[in-house]
Amino acid sequence: MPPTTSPPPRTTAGTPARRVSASTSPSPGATARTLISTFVRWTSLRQSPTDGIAVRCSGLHAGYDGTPVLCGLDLEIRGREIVSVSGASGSGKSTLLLTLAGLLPPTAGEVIVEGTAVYQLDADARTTFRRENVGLIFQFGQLVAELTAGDNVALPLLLGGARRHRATEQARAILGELGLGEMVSRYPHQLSGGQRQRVAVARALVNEPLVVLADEPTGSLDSRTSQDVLDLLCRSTQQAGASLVLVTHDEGVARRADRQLYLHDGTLATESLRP
Ligand SMILES: Nc1ncnc2c1ncn2[C@@H]1O[C@H](COP(=O)(O)OP(=O)(O)OP(=O)(O)O)[C@@H](O)[C@H]1O
Repeated sequence: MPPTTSPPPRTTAGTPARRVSASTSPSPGATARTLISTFVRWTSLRQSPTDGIAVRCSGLHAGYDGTPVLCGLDLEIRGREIVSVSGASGSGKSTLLLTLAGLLPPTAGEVIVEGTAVYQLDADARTTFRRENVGLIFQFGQLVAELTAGDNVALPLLLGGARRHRATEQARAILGELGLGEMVSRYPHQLSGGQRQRVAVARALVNEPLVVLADEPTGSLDSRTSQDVLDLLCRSTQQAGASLVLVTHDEGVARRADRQLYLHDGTLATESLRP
């Protein structure tokens, strides 16, 4: 029987693992350094589910208004694995990410994230599940223009019910960890494209997701900045113990993945494995 509410992550024994709740009260006088080390310690303790598969779909069909895009797609992503998805424009790469994110219900098949059948959850539970377990990054960052970098990163925590000062501290901590400590009070228009994408990485990771889904995360950047952002994304995602799905047109970006997949005719084929 699939769960009907958002479950905590599972340990290898199948028992609920401890989740660091965003709304936990901070210890008095906790510094950013303490928060970072707590984050690193906790993520190093996180364990993958029983079979080591973070995301699984089989026979997935999805599309728009009766027009099919994904046609019986099968996919398994292991815990901490980096997978790239390439394919011609219009082949359905973004559609796949939306479906994996719980934002586009499939017409057939199911998406299982860390043992949870995402589309068996009702809409509210699915939103909560996504907020707690999935990090999303888009090509142009999609930061909220009216909020500072710090507040953009704090936003997922606040939406999850965290207290304001706790969310602010956590946002500052992760921005500091990603080398963006001085950007905390800047608005998106005061940041470079690369800095905006780094803030988007911080925002995707602040809730300690199990899976990060990135749609052309470096597509709007020059090659040097793209490399830097990609390094940060891959390194920080792996340090956080999350899997990463990278949609990209760029061969160089795809080569950073452990496994390169190619979307064609609504299904996926393995292009190559990293040697
Ligand atoms: N909201 C929508 N409503 C109807 N059709 C859509 C919608 N979004 C995408 N499509 C169509 O679905 C197909 C797959 O689109 P999708 O954006 O997933 O492709 P993609 O591989 O990500 O393309 P690109 O590389 O150009 O970003 C396309 O034919 C597109 O026109």
